[in-house]
Amino acid sequence: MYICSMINKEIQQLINKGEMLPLMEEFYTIQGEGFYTGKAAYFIRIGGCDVGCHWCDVKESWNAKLHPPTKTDLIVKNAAENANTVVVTGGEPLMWSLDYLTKMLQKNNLKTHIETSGAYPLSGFWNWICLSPKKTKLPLAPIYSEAHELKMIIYNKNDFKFAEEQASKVNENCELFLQPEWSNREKMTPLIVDYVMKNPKWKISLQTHKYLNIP
Ligand SMILES: C[S@@+](CC[C@H](N)C(=O)[O-])C[C@H]1O[C@@H](n2cnc3c(N)ncnc32)[C@H](O)[C@@H]1O
Ligand SMILES: Nc1nc2[nH]cc(C(=O)O)c2c(=O)[nH]1
Ligand code: SF4
Ligand SMILES: [Mg+2]
Repeated sequence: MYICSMINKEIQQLINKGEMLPLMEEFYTIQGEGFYTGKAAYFIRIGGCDVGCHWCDVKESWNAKLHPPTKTDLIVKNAAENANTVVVTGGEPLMWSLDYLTKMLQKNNLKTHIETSGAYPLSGFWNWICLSPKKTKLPLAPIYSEAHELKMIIYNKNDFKFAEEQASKVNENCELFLQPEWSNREKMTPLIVDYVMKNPKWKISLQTHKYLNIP
């Protein structure tokens, strides 16, 4: 029991430093969404999220305790052997300190991209930040000026208004995307098409990996 709690404490300290992370899965695939759609990328999915989107397509990620603490050096090694671009996602990856992970990825000449709700403090060194705000836990203020891409999920008609509110907060160079919520895509996709033609500052983003049947 005593040894166990000593090991747990050490693991917790490594997690606090970002030298270990609760890894859910890692896979090499093609970015299916947003600005970099079509680009090969190595995905690192870190467990843990309490934002609570009822339509979340990775609910298995939510409980961080189900995902084993993994040495960040090992994650970096696997990524560097495979790809030139890494997408860090989750879960909500900003629940964890990502400075060490991204420093090591960039040291290995990998481009670092993140998918985040922005609900936790921004850490890490990023070549691309995709911010996807959620009503249940809004982004913290500092990330709006840092985001390269705003990707709003459209589940119902009210979400267009929320999308515009969030777009008013990002920087003027930020790329703007509307993405249909997957289970409601047949209903919402035509409305998004119409909206984008009327409001051409927006682009449509589809979850193309789901159409391609790839991870
Ligand atoms: C699973 S989340 C993980 C990263 C982070 N928690 C976030 O929400 O940005 C990755 C991306 O998938 C989007 N997403 C999640 N569930 C979706 C669904 N059912 N339909 C469309 N997009 C979805 C999120 O908005 C986010 O842009
Ligand atoms: N191919 C592919 N592209 C993605 N873009 C964002 C994803 C995510 O879950 O964060 C994702 C994903 O899970 N698969
Ligand atoms: S913030 Fe991201 S991971 Fe968390 S519930 Fe929402 S979509 Fe899922
Ligand atoms: Mg996904």
